[in-house]
Amino acid sequence: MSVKSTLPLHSRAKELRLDGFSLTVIEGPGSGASFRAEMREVSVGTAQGNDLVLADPTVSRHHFSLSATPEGYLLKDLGSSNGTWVSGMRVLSGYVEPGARVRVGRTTLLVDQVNEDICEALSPEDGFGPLLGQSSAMRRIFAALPRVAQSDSTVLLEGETGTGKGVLAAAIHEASPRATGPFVVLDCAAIAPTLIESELFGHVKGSFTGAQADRAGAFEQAKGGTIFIDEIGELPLDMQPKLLRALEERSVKRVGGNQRVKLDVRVIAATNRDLRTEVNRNAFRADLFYRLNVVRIHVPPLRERTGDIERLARHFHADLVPDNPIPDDLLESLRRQSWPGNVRELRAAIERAVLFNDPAILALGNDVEPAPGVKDRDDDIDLEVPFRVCKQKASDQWERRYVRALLRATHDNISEASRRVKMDRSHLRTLLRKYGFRGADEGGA
Ligand SMILES: Nc1ncnc2c1ncn2[C@@H]1O[C@H](COP(=O)(O)OP(=O)(O)OP(=O)(O)O)[C@@H](O)[C@H]1O
Repeated sequence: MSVKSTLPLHSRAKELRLDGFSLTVIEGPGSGASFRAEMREVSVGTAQGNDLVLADPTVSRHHFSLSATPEGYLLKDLGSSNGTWVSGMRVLSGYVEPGARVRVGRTTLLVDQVNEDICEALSPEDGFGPLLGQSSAMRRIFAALPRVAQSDSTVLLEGETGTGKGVLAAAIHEASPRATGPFVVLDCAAIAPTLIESELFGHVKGSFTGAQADRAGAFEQAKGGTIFIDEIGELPLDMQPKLLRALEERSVKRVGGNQRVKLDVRVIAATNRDLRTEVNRNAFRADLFYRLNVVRIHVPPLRERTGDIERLARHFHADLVPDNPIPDDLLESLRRQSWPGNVRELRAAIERAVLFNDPAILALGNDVEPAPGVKDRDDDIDLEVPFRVCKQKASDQWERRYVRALLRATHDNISEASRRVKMDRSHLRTLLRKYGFRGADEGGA
């Protein structure tokens, strides 16, 4: 797949063009039906909300999705019951070529490239409110946000933990006509299932033990503003029809109350799961999913937009050390990590690097001093263990982190590593063995 050249705007592209594709049913019920993708992602299944709806009862409600990406056509099984098959292999997630035949249930579909490109606008900005990013993945989201913010549509944010869904929700609210109204956050994962109803909709005095006074729930508190329902995938099944009703009627009833109160509230929900998969396994109601899935924004993990690391790192570092730019070595070391905890983890790592001079993060040779007023950590000192043992343990831990940072900084090139820190090569080898590291490349010594 090619990403076609785009018009430069201040030296950056203003749109992303991806190879268009079509899906044609070549075997099974509905044979001959064809669907041409107009957006990046197409979902296929038997449920009505899919882009391509199949009539085959052996196909799952949300069976698979196919997306045009700069790397190729990405096929993802959405937790179907009998799998998505290409060339006799079951595929959970993988790239397929034009001409690929995808088998789902008793249906076979042909993936074909079409002449019309899929065109996506990219924002010329590398941020939206507090949300930063210069990757095309983020600028594509930024391009859509002004319109999303101006509308009152329900938004569903999807993405791994720490990708910035909370910041994004707040940014949408801030840019919306509701900005002067409240922004109320309710995290379904942080509330005991028995209390969720009262937290969402409020309660009247005496409706349950502990309900000592009438209390407004998050919906009522968000009146005139936005409610952000985080981790919506954790919402217990028995609560889902109640939330659906609140969304449809824009009204709530307090626990123990008998009146429904009409409310003007905008809803933004977030999840780190694919709710389509949850619908397939009956853990999430399909009707609620469709009601939430009006505007869907997928925030990609940081490892899929490594181009954002530098922008974010400079920002977080400048927050902590406004007078010094981030050291190049630190940046280099940050760029090479995979960040399973995404932006949250990146920020925490920079804080640790700056505050504690952590050599696992700080690449060698930078001279960031601990911030003034910051106390050294002593929570790893065990006074029950003899001094000598404790010191040896700490020294080993530090040595291991040092070697790890050195290997990262030199891309496992042992010759370069030993030159760089003026360590004898045989000693470095001893340390590699001691800590179980493998120097992949000797480099030109
Ligand atoms: N694009 C971004 N620009 C600036 N800061 C960001 C960005 N993305 C995330 N952050 C920062 O990373 C941290 C985590 O972000 P946030 O809480 O919004 O993630 P999340 O996706 O909602 O995580 P979770 O699913 O665990 O709730 C926040 O401190 C936020 O400031």
